[in-house]
Amino acid sequence: MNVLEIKNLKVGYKSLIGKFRVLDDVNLNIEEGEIIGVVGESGSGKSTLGQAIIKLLPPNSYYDGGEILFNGKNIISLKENEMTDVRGKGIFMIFQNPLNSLNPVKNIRDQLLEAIKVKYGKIDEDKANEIMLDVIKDVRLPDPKEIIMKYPHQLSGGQIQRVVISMALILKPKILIADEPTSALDVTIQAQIVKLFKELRENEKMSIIFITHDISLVYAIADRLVVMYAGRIMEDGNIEDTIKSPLHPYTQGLISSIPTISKRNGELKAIEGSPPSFLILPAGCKFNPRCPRVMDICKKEEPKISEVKGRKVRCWLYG
Ligand SMILES: Nc1ncnc2c1ncn2[C@@H]1O[C@H](COP(=O)(O)OP(=O)(O)OP(=O)(O)O)[C@@H](O)[C@H]1O
Repeated sequence: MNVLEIKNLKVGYKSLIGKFRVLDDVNLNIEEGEIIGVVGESGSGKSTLGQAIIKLLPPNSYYDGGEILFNGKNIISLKENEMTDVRGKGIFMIFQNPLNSLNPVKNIRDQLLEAIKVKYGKIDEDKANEIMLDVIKDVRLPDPKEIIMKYPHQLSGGQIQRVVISMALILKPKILIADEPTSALDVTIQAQIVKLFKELRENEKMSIIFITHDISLVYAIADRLVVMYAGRIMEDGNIEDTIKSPLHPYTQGLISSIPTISKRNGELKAIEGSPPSFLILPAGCKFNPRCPRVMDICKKEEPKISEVKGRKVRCWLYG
């Protein structure tokens, strides 16, 4: 069963030099209990996609078309007061900059209490304290009783990240959007967070959209890999097949540029060039100027998504 259906989503930004569209023709369905890894180089539109889903885009952004269906309702046309019912228990986002998720003038205890009230309504204090200390321990924050009395500015980046993750553990949303949720964490704690996310999927049937640069991390957690480039989905398929035999030349490039122990003396190939500016996107396939397998048609016409062996790919090699 799909918990989220994104149809032909388009999102842009207004800047001093004009408007530019970032997300284009984004189609994505997410099933209950499914973990999706969204990868792509910096600037490919991953955070914009996450923020569009929870309707917390920056003020200079605009929806330019499409639908985001959650519980049968189009998020794009919901009013702000209707969105407050969706955010939290329905959809929760761990932002790339987790300070954005916390209130600077309230201590951690008060903020976790708010999340507990959103989830459980009225609740007695002992029970609330118990839930709070449990989640703080789950994310391996040291000295839970002391840490909850602190204010966000008194915590390190990694500690703030874990406080926000503990909010997600309290709220147990239907959909968790996690934008680089473990980037400031040590690998051992990263592994613990990945374990917690997997448990939430098992126990709560939570769906997770895991946004990251780190394909190895996605491989450890996701069922499906979604590859973005220049605001488009280039490939979308089950993680095992996509990592082992990527279809799109861009995905192939991303995967062969991952350093691994086995590649110590082997080839580590960077993708030549850099992603295009959204102000001057190339004609045709947006990856064509960097593509090792570019053909004439790639420079003229943008490919649509094709289905190949149950996977999706936007490339003329399969068109
Ligand atoms: N508030 C904004 N105003 C104007 N342009 C923006 C804004 N936020 C993002 N952009 C632009 O939108 C494009 C996509 O950015 P986005 O942050 O979604 O990419 P990303 O894939 O998440 O990148 P990263 O991996 O670096 O976080 C980039 O070109 C970025 O500069």
